[in-house]
Amino acid sequence: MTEKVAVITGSAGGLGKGIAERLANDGFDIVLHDINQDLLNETEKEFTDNGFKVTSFVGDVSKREDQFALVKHAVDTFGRLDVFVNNAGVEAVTPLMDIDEKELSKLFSINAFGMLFGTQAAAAQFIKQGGGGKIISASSIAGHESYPMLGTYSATKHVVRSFTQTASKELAKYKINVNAYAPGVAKTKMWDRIDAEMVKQDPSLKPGDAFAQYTADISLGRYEVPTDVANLVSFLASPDSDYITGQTILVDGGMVYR
Ligand SMILES: NC(=O)C1=CN([C@@H]2O[C@H](COP(=O)(O)OP(=O)(O)OC[C@H]3O[C@@H](n4cnc5c(N)ncnc54)[C@H](O)[C@@H]3O)[C@@H](O)[C@H]2O)C=CC1
Ligand SMILES: CC(=O)C(C)=O
Repeated sequence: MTEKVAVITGSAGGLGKGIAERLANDGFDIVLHDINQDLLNETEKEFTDNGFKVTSFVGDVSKREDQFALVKHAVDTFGRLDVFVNNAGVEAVTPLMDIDEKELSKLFSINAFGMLFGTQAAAAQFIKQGGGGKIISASSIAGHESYPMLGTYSATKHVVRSFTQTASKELAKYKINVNAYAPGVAKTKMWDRIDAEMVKQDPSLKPGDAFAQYTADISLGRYEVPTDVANLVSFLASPDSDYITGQTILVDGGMVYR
């Protein structure tokens, strides 16, 4: 294939890193991105050692100018952009009655505004190039169904699903596909933090209990790993998904049925 270029936000670790590895193995030149510079440097070195064509960029998805600078870095380095993955996200575990302005502002800035700004930056480049492109964003099972203690987080992941639909309708005329992935419960640093916070909030729980409760009823009988998510993103980044747009696809082993 002619060389294609993929940007993955929040890809120094967790699901984003798994997605970046898969797209690198699919043949994409990779632009790693994260707010955590040290982890990003380690991951870039790992990719280079593995023989992948890679560059990295430090930025904050909640800052619109950072997202446009990220796309500029991709184009300055590799000459074009084909796929933009809005993966970066953060969580909060808070009873509904305690949710405050600080939490709302932080989570909406990163998970919702960040996804919109990334979509705008990628779409502007795709329109300039004139050949279409793929925008793929991280929603969640919590973007289809809201959970106790995860109220703000769930709301932001519903926003991702909403902007995915709007963007897909507005950008279809430029041959830009806009879709989202909705993972279930994956054992990343995010779930380590969620479990620790749920234990703090409920003295009857011990470490690992919240994760065990959330994963107990998964139909396929195991928790999610980054490759489960990366397999779906690889498909959404490929020509095989050219006739799919505006969808937020569950990849949860059988947790939420829509
Ligand atoms: N882990 C899970 O079970 C699930 C995760 N998701 C979503 O998948 C995405 C990835 O999640 P995980 O890998 O589990 O999270 P994680 O916390 O393990 O990794 C997220 C990465 O994003 C980076 N990041 C955080 N804020 C940033 C910002 N403002 N700008 C740039 N980078 C930033 C972090 O430094 C980190 O490297 C998130 O959007 C999350 O909401 C959705 C459903 C389930
Ligand atoms: C982290 C996340 O999206 C859930 C609901 O597991």
